Amino acid sequence: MKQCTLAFIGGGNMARSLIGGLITNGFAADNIHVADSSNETLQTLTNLYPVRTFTDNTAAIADAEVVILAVKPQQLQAVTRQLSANWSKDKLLISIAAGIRLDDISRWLGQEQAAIVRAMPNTPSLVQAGATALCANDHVETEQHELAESILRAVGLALWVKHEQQMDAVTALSGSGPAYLFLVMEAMQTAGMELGLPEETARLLALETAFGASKMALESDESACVLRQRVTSPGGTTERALDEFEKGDLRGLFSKALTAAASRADELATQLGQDHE
Ligand SMILES: NC(=O)C1=CN([C@@H]2O[C@H](COP(=O)(O)OP(=O)(O)OC[C@H]3O[C@@H](n4cnc5c(N)ncnc54)[C@H](OP(=O)(O)O)[C@@H]3O)[C@@H](O)[C@H]2O)C=CC1
Ligand SMILES: O=C(O)[C@@H]1CCC=N1
Repeated sequence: MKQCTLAFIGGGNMARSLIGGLITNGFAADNIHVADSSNETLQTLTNLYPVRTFTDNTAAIADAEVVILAVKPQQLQAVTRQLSANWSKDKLLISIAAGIRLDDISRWLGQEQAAIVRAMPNTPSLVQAGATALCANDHVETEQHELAESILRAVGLALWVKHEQQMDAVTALSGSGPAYLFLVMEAMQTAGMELGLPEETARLLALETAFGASKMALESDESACVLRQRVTSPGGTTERALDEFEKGDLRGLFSKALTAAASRADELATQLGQDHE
């Protein structure tokens, strides 16, 4: 993949997933700078990958072409303001923070012309099975578009959304999505154990079923609905289970859950988009 110097500000959960996926895909660890306020976090990272670590955010971005802000939304304003003094307009900034808007980041950076991309990845990036949506401001050049996309494509699916507003829906669907599916796996494992299966048997069957269904849906020309119907023999076992899901309004629950997540992203943007110096 195309190499560049890439600086992560924040070396927590999501940065770790992206870094692991990038290195496995041939990105040179030496070209990855990671800054974090916690020495322990940096140590954990260097135990896993030979990246270059920094406790000074400014030093980490000095010769970086791309800077990925991977701190919590609550820390984004302070971190961006801190970087503003040493920002040069040839750099590309990628924020992966939930909610926080392009215009707010640009204002905190103090540079109206700064090239900024918002990306919403997810943790399966660690195993090259991530799903990321991106959107850019008007100052991102074609080459920078390609660079941002190539970084995220190295760890899975990467696609662009037209309107920044859609990033809240993306966050609710695929950003947070792995957690919903892990919950489903946990619930299936527990239910299997309640029916008498040993823990490890229930765990393996639940996980492999989730993996197999996902792989099959991705590789098939048929919709998930048709694939579901093929498992569901009339008068059989699946039908009984699906009836219970419909009675419990599983679809309605997903709709409510994703709406709540998207609203939280919007709430974060409103609350944290206020300036504090
Ligand atoms: N986790 C996920 O699945 C996803 C997360 N995101 C987004 O990614 C971002 C990071 O999330 P996540 O990785 O889960 O969070 P983490 O808390 O795991 O990582 C953030 C890291 O940044 C460090 N940090 C805090 N302040 C600073 C600072 N001033 N300078 C440098 N480093 C600092 C934190 O250290 P300390 O802990 O000591 O404060 C922590 O190690 C968030 O904005 C989130 O919205 C996006 C998609 C998916
Ligand atoms: O829970 C969160 O806020 C972050 C954003 C998407 C996934 N994790």
